[in-house]
Amino acid sequence: MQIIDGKKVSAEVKERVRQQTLQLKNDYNITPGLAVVIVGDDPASRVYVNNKKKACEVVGFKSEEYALPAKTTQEELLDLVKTLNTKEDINGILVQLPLPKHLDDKAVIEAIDPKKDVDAFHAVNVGKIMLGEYDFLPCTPAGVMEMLHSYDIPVEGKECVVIGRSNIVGKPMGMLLLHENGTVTICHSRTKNLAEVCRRADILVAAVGIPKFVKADMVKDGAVVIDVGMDRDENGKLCGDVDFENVKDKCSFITPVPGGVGPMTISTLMKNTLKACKLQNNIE
Ligand SMILES: Nc1nc2c(c(=O)[nH]1)N[C@@H](CN(C=O)c1ccc(C(=O)N[C@@H](CCC(=O)O)C(=O)O)cc1)CN2
Repeated sequence: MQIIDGKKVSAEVKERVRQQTLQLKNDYNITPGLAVVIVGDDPASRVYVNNKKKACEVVGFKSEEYALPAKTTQEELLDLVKTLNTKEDINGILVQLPLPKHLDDKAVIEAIDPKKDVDAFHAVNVGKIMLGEYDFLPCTPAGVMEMLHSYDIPVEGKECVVIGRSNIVGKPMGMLLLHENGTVTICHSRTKNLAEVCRRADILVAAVGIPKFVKADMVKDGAVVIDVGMDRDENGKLCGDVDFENVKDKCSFITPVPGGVGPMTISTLMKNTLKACKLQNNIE
């Protein structure tokens, strides 16, 4: 069994982005800019936003944080997004999810200029992904693919099972595996015989949001297990959707939590922001 080191792969991605950013500055005197919007005081979101700002520093981007109070209205948030759409020094806009319950996240995402939608959540970008003609890929699924590539794990012809059908992870994850010629099954709360379906997987991606949901008897010997979960166990300790200690010895590869998929989400965001900057400036 090999543990996939998301921190290491993420650092490699960020280093490549840093080099290209330097080049962009030298050749065109342009610095990519990312605006991160956070509404309310969810502690996990605060950690992720801080990590995103730190990553911007590492790769040499300009970053702007817009921290709004939990009572922010839909109109105020939409106004901010519209302003950011017009800011020339901002190439990427990211609204940290989840938003407080009174806000309509769909309307907010649709208000972002698709060219600045570095999360690739806008309907235009989702459609492009479906067609395989995209500018940006959603950060978590793209980060998973990057890890598979980095460890030379082939997808073509493999049975790929994704647990979870969210718009952010499950659905696009299935699509990216399909683009690489995997045979994809997406499971959800109504799936019958879930354990049996999971046991067919050569590549099993858990994105269900339930701590330690994937048990050893749901995993085929030699499977690649990717854990997208960001949960808390009974002691409040960060853990994933996979019962890591009991599953790991059955796998050929497994991602840990923390230190697996999470850091990849951030490095893909850096890649997307650089790409947005280049596209907006007509740079190859
Ligand atoms: N607008 C978005 N909102 C959210 C996204 C997203 O891609 N765009 N994804 C998740 C959260 N997320 C990114 O924002 C994210 C989750 C986890 C990590 C991460 O680095 N995790 C670390 C552990 C961090 C900790 O100590 O708590 C790890 O796994 O090692 C980064 C980003 C929901 N919202």
